[in-house]
Amino acid sequence: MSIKLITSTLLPTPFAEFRLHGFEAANGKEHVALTLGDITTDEPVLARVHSECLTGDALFSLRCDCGPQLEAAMKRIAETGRGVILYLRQEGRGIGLINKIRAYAEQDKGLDTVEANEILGFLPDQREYGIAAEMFAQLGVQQIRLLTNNPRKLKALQDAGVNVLERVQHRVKTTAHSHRYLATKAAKMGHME
Ligand SMILES: Nc1nc2c(ncn2[C@@H]2O[C@H](COP(=O)(O)OP(=O)(O)OP(=O)(O)O)[C@@H](O)[C@H]2O)c(=O)[nH]1
Ligand SMILES: [Zn+2]
Repeated sequence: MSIKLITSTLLPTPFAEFRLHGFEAANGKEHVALTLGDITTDEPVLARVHSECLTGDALFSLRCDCGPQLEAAMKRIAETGRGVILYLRQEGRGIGLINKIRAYAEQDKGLDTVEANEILGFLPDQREYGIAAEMFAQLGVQQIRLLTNNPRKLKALQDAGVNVLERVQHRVKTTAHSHRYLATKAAKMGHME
């Protein structure tokens, strides 16, 4: 087992009172899950697998759509009364925070998000989803309806053994700043409408 559920607590938020579950991976990385309602029945669970984005999730960056996507997922799950968000600490599509800042600096000079990763010696997307499958299993989730526009994430989760019954579109508003980023993801990374 490469990840272990360590402890859980309540997490009141403006949207709902979630449960917060802390996981520790074999490599020492800490990840969390937010859950609402009974997610262990065989009824498909509305789920989001969110990748850490400190700038978007916590610092209100308009360069990407991560913060609004996280908030929208929490709201949708609150409205549904049942669901799960895995918050994976795979900052910068897996290259880490400092390297993401380097990649942003390259984008300031005119490169797009894919070219910036490549010039720094990384793949466009270095994330892995094996731990997500283990986290779902340990939370007792049997099958999910996945909130995403990313086909690679959908396939990677299915390949890792997650039973994804349906893909649910998860678009938020584009800003003047995030427009090019989202256009590049659609053109070069296959992101769906
Ligand atoms: N390397 C790099 N990472 C970025 C950049 N902008 C955002 N990220 C990271 O990208 C991740 C979010 O990935 P996205 O491709 O926006 O969305 P996704 O999670 O793959 O797809 P959705 O499920 O549709 O939201 C987070 O880890 C962000 O930190 C960038 O320009 N360069
Ligand atoms: Zn982001």
